[in-house]
Amino acid sequence: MNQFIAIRFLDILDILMVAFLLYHLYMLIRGTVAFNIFIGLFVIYLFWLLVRALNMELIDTLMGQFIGVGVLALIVVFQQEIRRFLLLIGSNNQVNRLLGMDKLFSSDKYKTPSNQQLKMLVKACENMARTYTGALIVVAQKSELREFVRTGEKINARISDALLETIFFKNTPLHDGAVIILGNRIVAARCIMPITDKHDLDPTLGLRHRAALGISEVTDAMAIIVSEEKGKISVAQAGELHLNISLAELSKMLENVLHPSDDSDD
Ligand SMILES: Nc1ncnc2c1ncn2[C@@H]1O[C@H](COP(=O)(O)OP(=O)(O)OP(=O)(O)O)[C@@H](O)[C@H]1O
Repeated sequence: MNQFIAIRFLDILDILMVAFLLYHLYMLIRGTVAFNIFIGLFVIYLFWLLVRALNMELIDTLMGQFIGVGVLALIVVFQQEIRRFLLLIGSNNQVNRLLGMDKLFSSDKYKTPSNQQLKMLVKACENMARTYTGALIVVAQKSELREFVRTGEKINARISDALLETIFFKNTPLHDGAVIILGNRIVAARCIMPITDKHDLDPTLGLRHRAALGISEVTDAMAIIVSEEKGKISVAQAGELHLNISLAELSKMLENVLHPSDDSDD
């Protein structure tokens, strides 16, 4: 009896780790089709346990074949979610600092934007919101978003409010799609972002918001949306949408991801 109830410290750690994993898995897939797929698979698994318990051999053998390749099937079906989960761990600042990876892999190619450039970025958003000019600005962090830069037009210019407003000015060839900012440079415009598959979003939110949320789910980038319809600013980060934020909030969020320097060089 004593043997049965003996709980070691490692068992508690084990349970806590499983709870942590399940919680993050739930946070990643809630509101997406993956959640429904997960429920579907869970029901099939329960059904399989039932037919095994009842010794229904034929159906047990058939389902056993299916369950046998279950792990491979799970990797294929949840490819996006597994990618997002690994990204969550890999781009975690604390984990990177702990392993010293931030120093090993940090690229010196792109300089930190200056305080003044950050202000220009906020000012461009303010002006575009005021004039109901739609915009999608994706601010890269660790992931340099190369595969997405490739989908657009390379620019590689210093961040400036005038340039951002010109790019998103209605009917210009570059206004469609997203601008990507890397360090202190506007690296590309007219880039195509992945669309989120979340289906519990406000139905009034269109493709611009869905593309912003999509890129924030598959990378560590922060996406700023200026709504053409409402003239409001929103931000997508780590798979969460922060709607209708103030300029002060935008500034603070940008400061957190860009860590601007005081010098005003390019
Ligand atoms: N996959 C994509 N990647 C980048 N930009 C996109 C993508 N799909 C659509 N867009 C941009 O979103 C615009 C369409 O926005 P839509 O009106 O559907 O969005 P919305 O979220 O309702 O925003 P708004 O409030 O500005 O209307 C397109 O003109 C294009 O510039």
